[in-house]
This record gives sequence, C-alpha cells and structure tokens, in this order.
Amino acid sequence: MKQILIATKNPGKAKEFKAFFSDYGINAVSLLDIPEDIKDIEETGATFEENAALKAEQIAQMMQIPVLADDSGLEIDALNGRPGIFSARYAGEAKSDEANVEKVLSELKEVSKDKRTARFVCVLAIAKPQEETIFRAGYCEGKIALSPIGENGFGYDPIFVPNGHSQTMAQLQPNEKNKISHRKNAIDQLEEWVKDIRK
Ligand SMILES: O=c1nc[nH]c2c1ncn2[C@H]1C[C@H](O)[C@@H](COP(=O)(O)OP(=O)(O)OP(=O)(O)O)O1
Ligand SMILES: [Mg+2]
Repeated sequence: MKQILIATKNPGKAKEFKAFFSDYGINAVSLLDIPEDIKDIEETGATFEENAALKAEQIAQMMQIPVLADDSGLEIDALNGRPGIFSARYAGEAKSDEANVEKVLSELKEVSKDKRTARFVCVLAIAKPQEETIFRAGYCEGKIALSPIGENGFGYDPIFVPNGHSQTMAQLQPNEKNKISHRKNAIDQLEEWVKDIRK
C-alpha cells in the first residue's frame, strides 16, 4: 500500500489524516508511528504557511522522502484573530487542550453569543526533497460555545460550534467532523497530488 509521511506528533491530527487517506488507499504514517526519535521542530514562523513549511521541509530533508505537514489553529474575531498561530501553546508550553480552552473561555466571558464568531484554519505544506513546497489552505467557520461540551476530537473541538450545526465539533461523530472541517477543506484541494502518490 502507498504511504505518506505526515510531519505531526499530534495524535488527533494523525487519526484524521489516516481516515482521509485510507479513502484513497493510502497509508498515512505520522511521526508517532516511526521508530526514529525526531525532536520537535521549532515553530518560529509568523504565519501558518511558514510554520507548515518549517515542519514539512525539515522532516523531508531529514528523511529524504515527500512529507505533508499541517499547521492549524483557531482564529477568534473578538480576540483580533487570537490564538491563531499560537493556538497549541496559548496557555503555556505544556500544550494542554483543557488549559487552552479555559483561557479562551475566560477571555470571552463578557462577549455575547452573536459576537463569538471564529474559524478553524488549516494550512497544509507538501515538501519534496529538492522541490518547491506547495501549500493548500482550508477553513471552517463557526462560533465559540459558552462552555466545553463533547468527548470526540481534540484541541478546541469542545468549544467550537460549526455554522449550520447546533452541536460542538466534539459532539459530532468523527466522520461528521471529517466532512466539514478545515482539514478536510484543505485536503480536498490536494486531489492532483494524491493521484500522484498513488501512481
Ligand atoms: O481540528 C481541530 N480541532 C480542534 N483544535 C484544533 C484542530 N486543528 C487544530 N487545532 C488546534 C489544536 C492546537 O492547539 C493547534 C494546532 O497547533 P499545531 O502547531 O498546528 O499542531 P500541534 O503542535 O498540536 O502538532 P504538530 O505541530 O506536531 O502537528 O490548533
Ligand atoms: Mg505544533
């Protein structure tokens, strides 16, 4: 079976990529699945694109194979787009989903329901050794809930209600999330490239 290496150590992302790519008959392998002990890539970029490129290019260079990386996050309008590229470490270096969710909710305490608009952003970078990196972006618009609810997904899913839905991402079944998510919308633009790996 064809394989693609995903430059992520986030188990929630890894699971979603496995589901997306298995539909195409491709085995998505993450940094959690390989024996090499790859240290965390420092995300020093100023944009999702820069951070996705850092992850994809450094791992592609190390392994000498094509690599897909995902840099993603939550942009909240009432917080001028924060946490944005700082989503993973919003409440500190520990990268705790619960602490991040609590911090966002406390910052939005005074913000009324109709002003809690937000979007998930996903930028994918595909790096091949000695080739130019390509990028695809996907978005999912929604609102921030008043309190966390739901057990599925990861990250900010328990407080994100996608437009057109009354439940949070964490209440949706994984296959439902995977039809509407920012990650799905980014992956849908990779059709040509996916055909290329299957050759
Ligand atoms: O579908 C999602 N549902 C909920 N939350 C999400 C989602 N997608 C990204 N997020 C949040 C999680 C994390 O707080 C940040 C990503 O940060 P980001 O640096 O891209 O990933 P990461 O450090 O967790 O793993 P890695 O860099 O190894 O891929 O945005
Ligand atoms: Mg990261």
